[in-house]
Amino acid sequence: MTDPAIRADGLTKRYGDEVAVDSLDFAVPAGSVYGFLGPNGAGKTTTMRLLTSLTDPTAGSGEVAGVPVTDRAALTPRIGYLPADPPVFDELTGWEQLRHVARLHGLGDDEADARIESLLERFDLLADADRRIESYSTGMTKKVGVVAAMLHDPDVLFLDEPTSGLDPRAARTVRDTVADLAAGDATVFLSTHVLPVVDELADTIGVIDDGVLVAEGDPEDLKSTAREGSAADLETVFMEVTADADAPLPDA
Ligand SMILES: Nc1ncnc2c1ncn2[C@@H]1O[C@H](COP(=O)(O)OP(=O)(O)OP(=O)(O)O)[C@@H](O)[C@H]1O
Repeated sequence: MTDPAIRADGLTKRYGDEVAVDSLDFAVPAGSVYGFLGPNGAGKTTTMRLLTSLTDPTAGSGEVAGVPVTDRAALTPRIGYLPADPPVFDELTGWEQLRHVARLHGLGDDEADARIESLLERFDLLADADRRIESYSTGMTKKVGVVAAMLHDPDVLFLDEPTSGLDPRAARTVRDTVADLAAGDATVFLSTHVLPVVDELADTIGVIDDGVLVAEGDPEDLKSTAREGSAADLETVFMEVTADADAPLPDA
């Protein structure tokens, strides 16, 4: 059996007395899509920051593409990360921003230009590539972030809300791109509140609540564990597994 592309072993992050991520254990096979769900403040972003070496674990360990998550220098070339608000330089054009990202990854200019052109075309941004990002809409800036995350053809891609702010056509392109990547060898860790996106794309879904992984399984299996059985949708599963133990379930 091949090693998982992402592995968390007791991965924990505390901020003072607050436990943001509490002893997470999971493994994501290479070439699959892992949908990561959870209520606001559940620990999704912190988990992605741990797995992308942007913050160190307080306890436990993680490995991505066979590299310990504490080895930032070795990990960076192997991963791409789209944060919820992609970091961009407003004064650069879209093309310049992506050239800058490509150079950080050590791509040669010719190779970078070919990749940038093809990805911008896919995301329908080529005609605006020479405009400054300060003049872009939210969705256009998001597209730059999406392209930047996949520019160096990473083994593992972490996407935080990749379709938010995108029009339906662009959102479709992102979903198709994620499916294409996973149909190759890439692994995608996808965090979103848009449940139909996860339902469509994820091979496995993990639900985090209050820092704890409260449910995990393939979408159909998770639905069949809901109280109403296999007729349940993902929203019902989400409501059930993240319900406060003391609070009544909605419509219960
Ligand atoms: N730098 C920080 N310092 C202190 N507490 C933090 C820090 N970052 C996150 N937290 C806390 O950790 C918990 C998890 O936050 P996180 O941002 O990971 O949640 P999330 O699931 O991504 O939420 P959302 O869906 O709202 O984006 C929250 O209680 C948050 O307040």
